[in-house]
Amino acid sequence: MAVQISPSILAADFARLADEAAAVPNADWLHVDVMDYHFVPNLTLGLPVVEALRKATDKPLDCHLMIADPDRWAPRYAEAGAGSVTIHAEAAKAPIRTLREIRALGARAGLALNPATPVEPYEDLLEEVDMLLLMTVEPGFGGQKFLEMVLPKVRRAREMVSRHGGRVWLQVDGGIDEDTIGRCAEAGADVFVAGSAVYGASDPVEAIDKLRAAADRAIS
Ligand SMILES: O=C(CO)[C@@H](O)[C@H](O)COP(=O)(O)O
Ligand SMILES: [Fe+2]
Repeated sequence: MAVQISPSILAADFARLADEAAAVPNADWLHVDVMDYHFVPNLTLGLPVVEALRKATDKPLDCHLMIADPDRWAPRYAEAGAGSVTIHAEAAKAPIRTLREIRALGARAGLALNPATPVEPYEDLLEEVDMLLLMTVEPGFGGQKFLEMVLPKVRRAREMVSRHGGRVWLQVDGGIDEDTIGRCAEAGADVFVAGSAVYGASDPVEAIDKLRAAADRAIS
């Protein structure tokens, strides 16, 4: 599958979100990090902001829910118009039901794993998901250093996904820049979240082009 870039608005100016969304016309998605002070020690934004963003941009929203009760809230993000809703395996108590609800509401269903969570126990859930998100930092904050230790897991996840027909997208999130994106692409990731590397750059459009080119180079 072609490389996809999903800039994280966590690194954008929250007072100017509509402008920040418009600043990345060459992005495939807009990554929206929802944090609730419980699952992670940070608080960002929730449903009202996602609803407002939905009206402010045509870019599909890739909502990454770092919240304690995704079973309750994930379907609401799909109803709010998110194109993709990702729940954390560590937080969901009924992941199969929740993933099915997300899909039934017309969104892509994602399952996220923290760096220390093994991927193998989730092989049986692959039928229920459209995207696996492997965190390459501990969730909660932007601007952290990429965890190299996750790369072997990305490789194992790619093998798993291939065994199941290759339909499931493999996303990496955290510390993705022009250097680390190539290693992730080579290991098998195909959807790349980048916050600081895009919104911290003086030219976000150029930054996305460079990230995409680096990923393409690594797999060509
Ligand atoms: O989910 C998260 C953090 O928990 C990410 O989406 C970050 O927003 C990525 O930021 P960078 O590491 O690219 O700065
Ligand atoms: Fe994220």
